[in-house]
Amino acid sequence: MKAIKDPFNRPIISLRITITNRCDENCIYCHHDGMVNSKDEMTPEEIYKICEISKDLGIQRVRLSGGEPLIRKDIVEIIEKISKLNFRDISITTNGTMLEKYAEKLKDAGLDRVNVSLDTLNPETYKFITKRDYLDRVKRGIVKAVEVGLNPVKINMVLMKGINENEVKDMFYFTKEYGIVLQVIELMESENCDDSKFNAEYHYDLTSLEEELTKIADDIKTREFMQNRKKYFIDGGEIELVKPIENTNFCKNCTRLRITPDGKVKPCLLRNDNLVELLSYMREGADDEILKKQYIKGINNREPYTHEKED
Ligand SMILES: Nc1nc2c(ncn2[C@@H]2O[C@H](COP(=O)(O)OP(=O)(O)OP(=O)(O)O)[C@@H](O)[C@H]2O)c(=O)[nH]1
Ligand code: SF4
Ligand code: SF4
Repeated sequence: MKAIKDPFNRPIISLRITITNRCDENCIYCHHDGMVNSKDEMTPEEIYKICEISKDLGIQRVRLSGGEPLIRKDIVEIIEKISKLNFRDISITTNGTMLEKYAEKLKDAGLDRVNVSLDTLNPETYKFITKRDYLDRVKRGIVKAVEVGLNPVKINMVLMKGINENEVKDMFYFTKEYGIVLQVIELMESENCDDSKFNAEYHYDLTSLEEELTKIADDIKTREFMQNRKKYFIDGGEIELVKPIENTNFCKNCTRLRITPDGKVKPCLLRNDNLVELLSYMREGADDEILKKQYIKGINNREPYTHEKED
């Protein structure tokens, strides 16, 4: 089926499901992906059902995230089930602490690729950011993911003023060595946690980095259906900038819908005031038609978080 468009003419082609809020790290900037806390997680069957409906409604790509998705003991079973639906792409965003153990099993189960959150290669800075001493484990996990053929492997690096803003070069060399894509991410505020003080202290504007990369890149591409993000190809390596702040093109080209860990359709990462119930309907025995109506209600609630400014 052709992708459904939201009221702002954005086709909805990708789905991100937060399968848990639990995590084994405690990062200083964590907003648990914009979620309120929930202990009620969906079963593999329920996740499958949501994916089945999504496929019927034109979704092509599915990503599982958290919290930390690999903390779920049934993560391999979940991937096995979803992979039966033949999406174009199934991916996971993980902190990597358990990746060494799971990479091969996940690949065999049908996982295509993985994004690993890693902001620094400095052990002390890593401890400061995550409150854990897992850097070596994470690095081993990343190498393992490359070895078993998850492709591409990406590193998500959130830049923070006074913490790691000078480490992009080091991280780039590390990623280049292993054929990994480096995604450099601007620190974002979220609506449901009061982190404005934190943001004021640590927010680092990526504009100067963007200018520098534009000067030195051998080639630059734009990801049209992925928030118009820019990709910079440098000396055989690849850097992508995730720069949502004061960037109206970012939201204008957002094609991603989300599902919360308690099974609600979430139209935008940064909002919690327009969620639509899905799982509760499913648990009450609603048929596919009703579930699809709920899903489409979620799509219809979508609006760009950052609008273009009017003159
Ligand atoms: N504002 C905003 N930021 C997002 C969105 N999706 C991802 N991000 C940011 O991008 C980071 C990386 O997200 P991932 O889910 O790992 O992957 P991705 O980069 O979005 O997706 P791929 O490039 O397809 O792998 C997140 O931690 C967010 O900071 C979104 O829909 N809106
Ligand atoms: S690894 Fe992710 S979910 Fe876990 S604390 Fe850090 S940012 Fe939050
Ligand atoms: S902030 Fe909302 S609308 Fe903007 S890119 Fe993120 S999810 Fe999409």
